[in-house]
Amino acid sequence: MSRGSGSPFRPYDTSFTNDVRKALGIRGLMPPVVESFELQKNRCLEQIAMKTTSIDKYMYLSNLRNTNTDLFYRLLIDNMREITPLVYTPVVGEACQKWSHIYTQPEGLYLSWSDRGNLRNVLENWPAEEVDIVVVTDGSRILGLGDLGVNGMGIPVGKLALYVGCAGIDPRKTLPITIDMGTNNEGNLGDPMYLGTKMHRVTEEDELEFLDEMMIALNDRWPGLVVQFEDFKNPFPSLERYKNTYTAFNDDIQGTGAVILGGVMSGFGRSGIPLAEQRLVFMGAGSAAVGVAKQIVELFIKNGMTEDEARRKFWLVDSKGLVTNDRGDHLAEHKLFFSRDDNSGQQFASLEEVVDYVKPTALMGLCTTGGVFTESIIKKMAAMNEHPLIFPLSNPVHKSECTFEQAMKWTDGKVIFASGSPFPAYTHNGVEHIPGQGNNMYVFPGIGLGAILCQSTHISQDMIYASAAGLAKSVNDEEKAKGWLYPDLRRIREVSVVVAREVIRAAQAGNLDRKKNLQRLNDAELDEFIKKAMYDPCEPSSSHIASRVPSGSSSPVSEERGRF
Ligand SMILES: NC(=O)C1=CN([C@@H]2O[C@H](COP(=O)(O)OP(=O)(O)OC[C@H]3O[C@@H](n4cnc5c(N)ncnc54)[C@H](OP(=O)(O)O)[C@@H]3O)[C@@H](O)[C@H]2O)C=CC1
Ligand SMILES: CC(=O)C(=O)O
Ligand SMILES: [Mg+2]
Repeated sequence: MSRGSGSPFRPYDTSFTNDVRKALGIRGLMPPVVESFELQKNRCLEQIAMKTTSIDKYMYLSNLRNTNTDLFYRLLIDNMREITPLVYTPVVGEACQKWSHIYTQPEGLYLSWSDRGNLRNVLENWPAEEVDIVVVTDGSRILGLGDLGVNGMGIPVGKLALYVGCAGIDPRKTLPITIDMGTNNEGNLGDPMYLGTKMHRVTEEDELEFLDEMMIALNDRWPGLVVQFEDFKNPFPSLERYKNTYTAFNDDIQGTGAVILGGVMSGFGRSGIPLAEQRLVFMGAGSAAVGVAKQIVELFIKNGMTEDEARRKFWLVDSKGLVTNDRGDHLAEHKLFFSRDDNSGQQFASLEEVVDYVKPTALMGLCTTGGVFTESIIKKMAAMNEHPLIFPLSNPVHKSECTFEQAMKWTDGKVIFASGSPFPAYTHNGVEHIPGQGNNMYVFPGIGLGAILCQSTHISQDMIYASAAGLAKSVNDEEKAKGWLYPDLRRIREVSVVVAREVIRAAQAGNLDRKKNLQRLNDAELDEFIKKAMYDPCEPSSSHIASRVPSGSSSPVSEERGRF
């Protein structure tokens, strides 16, 4: 029996039938009316609407998730477009910034530097018998908000809520982890309420040693579980170290790479420009930018280019300007592959200079800096291209390189657009346009679901590529006709089935699947298997409740009280 990101009990739940109330000995502990999920959801929506700040809505929803897990997930699944921004980007960003001040209850596992050598024992404290998936952060680069230390816990909690809502992972088998390696955020260090250890960050080498111990301990307690690394400032060393040893992947490099690859597969077609003529400028040369660029390189190679031809289609700009071999600084390892050598000694310090020089067909923003896609730059993109591809992908909203409204106005509606955080619809020339959301939430839930169901030994590059192809396939004719790059978020569970299926097929092709009997299923049968495995919260029946009551316990209400 577990609590974790979801309590299996529904104390005082007004949807309990009279039989259930009698069987549990809880008659009278709640109002007499037996309610449907529908009514309960409507009350929740009313209560959310009464809250005047986003953070109040976030706290309300966190409390609901912890006290009435099934209702929370029904609400999320049935109101995906409205609730996702409240539990994920953008509001989760603000929640993380305020985490130590809004904290009310434990929602994940904190592994501290002082626990090193003892991590296996600390894991024993996690109350769930089974865990299928972990999302872990060290809080060092939370969205585009920098080092938030343990306040970053909102991210693993939020990502796992989407695993459950978008892909039907059992909430009782999810584990959010924040490793507390110290923080270099002086605001946190000076904050009396900061909930992490008040010390500067340990070295990268020390952190890697700590992660080694954590990975061994996790796989010892829950063999073969999936581990998603999230929002690490330098995620490359851990990805290289664990990708061939454990069932692990990095969402910011690989998940983001896949979701944007899925979007450009559709976007390049809409732009009408052949792949060979595409020229992509990236503002940002960090983990997400390099992850995205490398995935698109793979697309180019699959379409006949050599690796060298493919990498030359990219110009990456970091905080010092265009990344070139002769810029005079020491380039981080991950930038070398895309570093330019054709600049004839010329250096370009600003994005606008790079745009003038490259004349790109596409502009990707992954630089954590709001507003850098200026009116002048976007107008140049529109002058150079019939349909410029402009993706401001940094999160949360105020870090977005431009807004949807700006991109639409400054290109006179010609833009092919996707952003990391959601933007409202915009009406141009009397037609309402809905912006695409190029966020890894379209793929990571399906990647995790696929890996869990086929019990894959690793998460290979082919599985990541397959997730992007699955996403691109999921855009239906109606969505294509509207010019959308991504499917309607309200269909995300259908999309996750396709993504999971493609991920499983790629695992099978690479002989990484341990659950071999799925190989016998055709695609329709495999989809059915996946759908049946997905958690789908339903109204409680007597048997449903009985299966959740531990033997010897007469009432889950009294049993549950005082836990944690
Ligand atoms: N839409 C999505 O699904 C996702 C979005 N993201 C977003 O992408 C952003 C970047 O994440 P990530 O790559 O992991 O972060 P990193 O810290 O690894 O990289 C940030 C990059 O931006 C560069 N940069 C920072 N400020 C500027 C500036 N003013 N001008 C030009 N370049 C600048 C940095 O330069 P330098 O190298 O010189 O320091 C670095 O290359 C975040 O906002 C994150 O929220 C991330 C993952 C998924
Ligand atoms: C979406 C995401 O993973 C990020 O912004 O880091
Ligand atoms: Mg992230």
